[in-house]
Amino acid sequence: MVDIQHLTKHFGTFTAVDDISFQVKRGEVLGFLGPNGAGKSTTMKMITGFLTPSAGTVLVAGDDILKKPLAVKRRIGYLPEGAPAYPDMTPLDFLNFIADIRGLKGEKKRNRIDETIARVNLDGVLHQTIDTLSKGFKRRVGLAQAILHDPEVLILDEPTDGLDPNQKHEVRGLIKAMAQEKVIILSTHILEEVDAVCSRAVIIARGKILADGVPEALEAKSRYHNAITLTLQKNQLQADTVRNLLLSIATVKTLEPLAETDSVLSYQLFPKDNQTILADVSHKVREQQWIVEEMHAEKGRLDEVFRQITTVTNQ
Ligand SMILES: Nc1ncnc2c1ncn2[C@@H]1O[C@H](COP(=O)(O)OP(=O)(O)OP(=O)(O)O)[C@@H](O)[C@H]1O
Repeated sequence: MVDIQHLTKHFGTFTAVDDISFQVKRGEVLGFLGPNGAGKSTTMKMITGFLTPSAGTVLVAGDDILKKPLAVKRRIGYLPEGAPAYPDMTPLDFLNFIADIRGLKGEKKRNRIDETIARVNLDGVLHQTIDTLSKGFKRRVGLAQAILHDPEVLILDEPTDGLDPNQKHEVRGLIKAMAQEKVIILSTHILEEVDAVCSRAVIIARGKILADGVPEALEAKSRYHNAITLTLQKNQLQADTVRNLLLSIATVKTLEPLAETDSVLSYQLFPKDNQTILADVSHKVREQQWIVEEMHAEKGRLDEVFRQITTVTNQ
């Protein structure tokens, strides 16, 4: 549905987006991750036709944004960074205005406005000017204008930025509810958002794609993938002995103490070659008759992978 090839943007001598290519299918929620200034917004602006690329192509359902801008823009809903809207309009005025621009008329216009208001829960604030709304409601107004014409492709630039945890949860719920029938590309700094809503994550830094995969595959690159946190009751145990016994497990590569106090001994155990070590560690625990307070395996830490990937390029 969305096919990006060799997309590049120069601002003078500075290259903000550097030859990136990727495709997105219907039903996918693609999370665009990257540090500040990575080129996320610039890429989104080129996909939506707000900025002209220096090179490369954007095809949406086979149409080129440069050759058929109106056809492409009809298929796209766009929430720009900060969700700008006209502050002196009410949400209802604003949605009527957007509906007119989108060419909706008569009953269809009324139905789409009603459905959108219900979907993003704007009922309570329809007649209040937008500048008097809370951030959460302003964001909902932004989302409402993006989905008003029921587009097949949604481009959302930091849709949950600046929202409180409840509002974030709500907006993520909305995105998930729309995900099946659309292509959604969203940008975020928030790594938990990727786990919460995205079926795929693209990590971008300095205008280049550094990783592209399902969140689980990215987490698997973490050194915490399949690592185990083990916390034992101290009782009569000696820390040195416990450490040596844990390191004697054939599949355990290294160990990092998390806490060695009068009441607990707690360790992070890292596997050899990313293998699963839970069974071997459990076996050792039973054999030694240790009393376990906590034992769990990790999927991997996206934040660590993100830091690792994005800092390598900064060097
Ligand atoms: N119109 C412009 N003129 C000059 N430089 C620009 C322009 N727009 C963006 N840039 C630069 O391009 C780079 C990428 O910016 P962009 O806004 O795409 O990053 P981003 O990944 O969206 O960052 P953030 O997460 O902070 O929003 C930045 O260094 C920015 O300063």
